[in-house]
Amino acid sequence: MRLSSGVIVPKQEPQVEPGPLPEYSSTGTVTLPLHPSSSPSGSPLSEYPIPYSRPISAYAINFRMLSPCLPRLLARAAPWRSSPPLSRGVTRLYPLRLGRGFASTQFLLQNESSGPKKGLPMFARSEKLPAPAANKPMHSESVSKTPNLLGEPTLTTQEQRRADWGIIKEMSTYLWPKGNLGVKVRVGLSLGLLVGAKILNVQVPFYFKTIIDSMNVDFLALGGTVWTAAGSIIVAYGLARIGSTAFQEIRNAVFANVAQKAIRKVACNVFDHLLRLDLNFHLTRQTGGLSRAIDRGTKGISFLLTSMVFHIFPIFLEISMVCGILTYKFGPNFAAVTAATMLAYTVFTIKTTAWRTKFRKQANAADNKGATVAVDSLINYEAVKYFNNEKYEVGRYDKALKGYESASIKVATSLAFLNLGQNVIFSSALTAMMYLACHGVIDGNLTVGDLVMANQLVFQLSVPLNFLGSVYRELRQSLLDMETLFNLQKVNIAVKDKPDAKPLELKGGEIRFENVTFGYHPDRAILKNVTFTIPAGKKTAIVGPSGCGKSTILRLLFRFYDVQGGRILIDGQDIRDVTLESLRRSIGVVPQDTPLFNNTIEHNIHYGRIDATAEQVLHVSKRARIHDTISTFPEGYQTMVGERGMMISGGEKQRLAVSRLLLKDPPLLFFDEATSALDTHTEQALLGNISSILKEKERTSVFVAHRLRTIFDSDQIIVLRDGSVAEPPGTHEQLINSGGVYSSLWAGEFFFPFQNALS
Ligand SMILES: Nc1ncnc2c1ncn2[C@@H]1O[C@H](COP(=O)(O)OP(=O)(O)OP(=O)(O)O)[C@@H](O)[C@H]1O
Ligand SMILES: N[C@@H](CCC(=O)N[C@@H](CS)C(=O)NCC(=O)O)C(=O)O
Repeated sequence: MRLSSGVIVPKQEPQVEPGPLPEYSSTGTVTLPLHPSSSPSGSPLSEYPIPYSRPISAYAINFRMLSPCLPRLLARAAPWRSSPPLSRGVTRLYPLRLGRGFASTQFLLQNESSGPKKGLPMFARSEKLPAPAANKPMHSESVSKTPNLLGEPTLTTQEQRRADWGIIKEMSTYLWPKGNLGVKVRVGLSLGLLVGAKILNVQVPFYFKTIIDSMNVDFLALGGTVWTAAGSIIVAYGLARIGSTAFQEIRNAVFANVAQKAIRKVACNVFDHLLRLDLNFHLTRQTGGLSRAIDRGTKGISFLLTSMVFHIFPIFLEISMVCGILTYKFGPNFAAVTAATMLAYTVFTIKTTAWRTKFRKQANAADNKGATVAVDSLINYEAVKYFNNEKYEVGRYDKALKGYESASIKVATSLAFLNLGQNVIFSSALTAMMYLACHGVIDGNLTVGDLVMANQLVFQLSVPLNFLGSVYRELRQSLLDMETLFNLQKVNIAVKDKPDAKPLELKGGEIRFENVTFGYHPDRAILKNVTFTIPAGKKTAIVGPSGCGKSTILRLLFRFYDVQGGRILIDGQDIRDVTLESLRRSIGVVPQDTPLFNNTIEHNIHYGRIDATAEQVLHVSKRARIHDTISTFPEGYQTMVGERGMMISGGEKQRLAVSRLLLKDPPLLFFDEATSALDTHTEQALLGNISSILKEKERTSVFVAHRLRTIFDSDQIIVLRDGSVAEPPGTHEQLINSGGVYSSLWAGEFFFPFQNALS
């Protein structure tokens, strides 16, 4: 078993090509083999190509779904094939989890060379399926209700209706945005095209009637050709059909711009807001869940906008037109039958769909569970083997599958009931209509053409109505997803600029903690009335046992959190009075756990200052003593570091973090155990370099360290213990001579190195 670049490859399966997934394709086509009868819109395709144009992260692909039915069709088809390969050799995909509508779909990846039964499919480890609970609304106020099994809050019907209307109202601002004439013109044009398409559509039965009536003469006796009898009407019939479809398609094209703009705007607003939220918010959320909430919410917007404009509104328009025409042409009886039928059909569909939605939710939850179990087991393949727990894992997977099986059976049987009920209602209406029309023909009030026309007019309604239940269900789900998304935007930002905040004015860089009290939880203080000064331009070390609050000092200084008592001053300015931007620009951090992007080494160093030149990047990596190591990598600076830097060693990660900091070149520097993963030789060399840089520029620097050997040359050492400063700060010599806590820590480092390390 070998782990490489986020892909688990089983050792005993040589036919599975080992090696990394170096890059994921960002555009291409996935071809889905379909049975002709199951293709969307019934087109006789045996292969259904789906273009994708978003980056493929591991095994999630976002497709533009063409029909709300597509997910169901996709679930049936396996394997899918992708072109170009998603990564080296990976062209077959096995659907694992299917999203809805405009879907994000997750796969098992399979090498072209290895069949599904031959070996364990290659797995990308980066994108663990988020737990279902990840879809909870994030707003604390809105989560006041007990979440249900699926992690969704249970609101009362009234509250839900109010929330739904709120969202529809909010969305209408995207359809008719103030001061944006372009969008308004597009929406107006789409509506015009929609009405045009429907008018043409209802013309078709009229032409049909005229053609039938004109055929209903004795041609043998009267003579004449097709052209003289009905030529122009036949042409008009064809043109009306083509025109209706053309209008519909142009409308789709015109409206796509409006929907996509709205999606982009909302997604960007939410993303921007998420980046502003506090560390605390992010530490308590599953990142996968957040990105899924954005993903589903934005798909919800697309579905809501398009289904309103393309489905709901057109159906009502068409029903009203048909009722109007029937009343006008054949009298109120026909219209009454149609109106009553539509009402019964709609009520039956909505009620039945609402009832059966719970089965689909159960099936989805079981499906998610199954996928999570499968992915988790396969990602942790080594752990399964270490403890011989294959049977246990299969048992867990089977349990989830059993849940899915029983829920899916309920979905299928309730669908049969829904379809049957809809058909009974619709066919009864058509039969009644036929009876009335035949009566009319026998009475001589109607022609045979009229009979056909009435039938055709009503029959045409059956096409959009056949999906009413699905559209209703998707619409409700979209509203819930959007609620989650919009609630994210409402989460309050705890740490923000004061209205009159000024930029930080640095005059040397003295940092002072004055009677600072802070705790992450109200009942556990981490810092208790702490006071100390970090002098400008000097090297200060903070030492103390693990968990005493050393890193917390940095988080407070960086204003990830605000203090609960006392104040923090930089050059005499309370950090709460200065702008966050200027404060954070002035502080550079090498954190304990270096956050790296899943990108190249170069990108990660460059991140320190986006506008730095390639030479500057090279220069800082030399100073951070990482250049020589990078040069030994086959792909040099273009080496991918993997998710959170998993593909490079801890020491390399730390040196990357140092070079990134050197590129940022801030006046205040904070090193939190920055060299803990290095061997003594590299550590000494790197610390030497850092010291010379600090001396060159007279930077204020703070080193948090466990290994006292790395900081004994500091200008000042602060010893923390139990949330307080344990003894007056001083230099190494002063503290050793005073014989306090530091001197015993120092003694421990040499006489009981392990005990000290474990403290
Ligand atoms: N976000 C958080 N929420 C709740 N408690 C936290 C949070 N972050 C840290 N803590 C707790 O606060 C205490 C101080 O944490 P801190 O990271 O400042 O310790 P430290 O002195 O830097 O430890 P170490 O030397 O092990 O890195 C620890 O007990 C830790 O568990
Ligand atoms: N006539 C029904 C069903 C229409 C239908 O077949 N819908 C497709 C999706 S577009 C489907 O897969 N339905 C599965 C289901 O509802 O369980 C309705 O109005 O909802």
